[in-house]
Amino acid sequence: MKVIEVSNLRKQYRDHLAVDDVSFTVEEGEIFGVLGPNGAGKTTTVECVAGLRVPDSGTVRVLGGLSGAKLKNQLGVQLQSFMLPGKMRVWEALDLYASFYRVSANWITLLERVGLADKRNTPYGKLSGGQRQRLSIALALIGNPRVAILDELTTGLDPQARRDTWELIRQIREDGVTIVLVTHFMEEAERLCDRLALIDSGRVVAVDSPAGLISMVERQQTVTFRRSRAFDDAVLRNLTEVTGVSRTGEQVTVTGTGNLLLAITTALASADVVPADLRIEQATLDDAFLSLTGKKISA
Ligand SMILES: Nc1ncnc2c1ncn2[C@@H]1O[C@H](COP(=O)(O)OP(=O)(O)OP(=O)(O)O)[C@@H](O)[C@H]1O
Repeated sequence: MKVIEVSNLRKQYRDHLAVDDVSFTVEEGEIFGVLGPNGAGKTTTVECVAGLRVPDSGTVRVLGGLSGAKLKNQLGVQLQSFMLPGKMRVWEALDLYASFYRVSANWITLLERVGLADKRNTPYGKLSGGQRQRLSIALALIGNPRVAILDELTTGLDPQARRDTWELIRQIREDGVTIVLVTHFMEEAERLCDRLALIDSGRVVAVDSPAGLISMVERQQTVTFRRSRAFDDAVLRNLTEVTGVSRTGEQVTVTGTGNLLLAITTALASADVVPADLRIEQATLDDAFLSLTGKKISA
């Protein structure tokens, strides 16, 4: 079942076209990523989906066409600009947000869920970056939504806090919540998302699974290793899978297609060469983005 349907969305700020004909759908139960560089129009797009901005044209249907209070009750939103007064205690924030809903989640359970049970009396200003992000997730979930939109959730977090947040998002999905995740981190999108929309300059350039997007550029692979002893390059060059062989000192770099790694290791074994530090370089989402747009996501 489609829980979000966005068709031909367009939004202009004065003379700047931020979102230009964006269309995608989000299926129930998936983690759907909106990935693109800074300023690509991701936040504007999800703000239109959440009913927080009115698009100039195009349509957004959430859960079959909910709007107003019904939409608010089913859609949890965590925005990039999220901030609370520094003196507000964690429990006060949850209590306040719970009062916005007719039926709300048990916030004590929710606090345990996001790992903040021992911080319930801590003022917001004294929480770490990761704790603030986890609180913002708890607040997005307080109305027991069926869909949660999380915008740049892990920006500014250290690698461990980021991984903890990813785990939390996976658990929330296990509970049946559909998640729309806005990010400009490729690794986050690659590890967490079932499908993604790649957005550049207000336009969707592709929608697919991370593996599907990467496979668009994966035709050429690179294998590197250190050779144990001298050998004739022809051993590798003559393989049908190999398109190029180059050397820097003892380091050998082989490019090619198909089952390149197997072809190389088999040929080297027959030539009695033991490859050390054997590595295969996989294409990344950044490579996919580069081949689709001519630029990199990461600056
Ligand atoms: N309220 C606004 N008024 C004018 N321009 C805006 C406004 N909000 C966003 N923009 C501009 O619209 C473009 C898209 O912004 P948006 O925040 O949607 O992008 P984004 O992909 O979410 O980027 P980021 O990751 O940096 O937040 C940017 O060029 C931004 O400067």
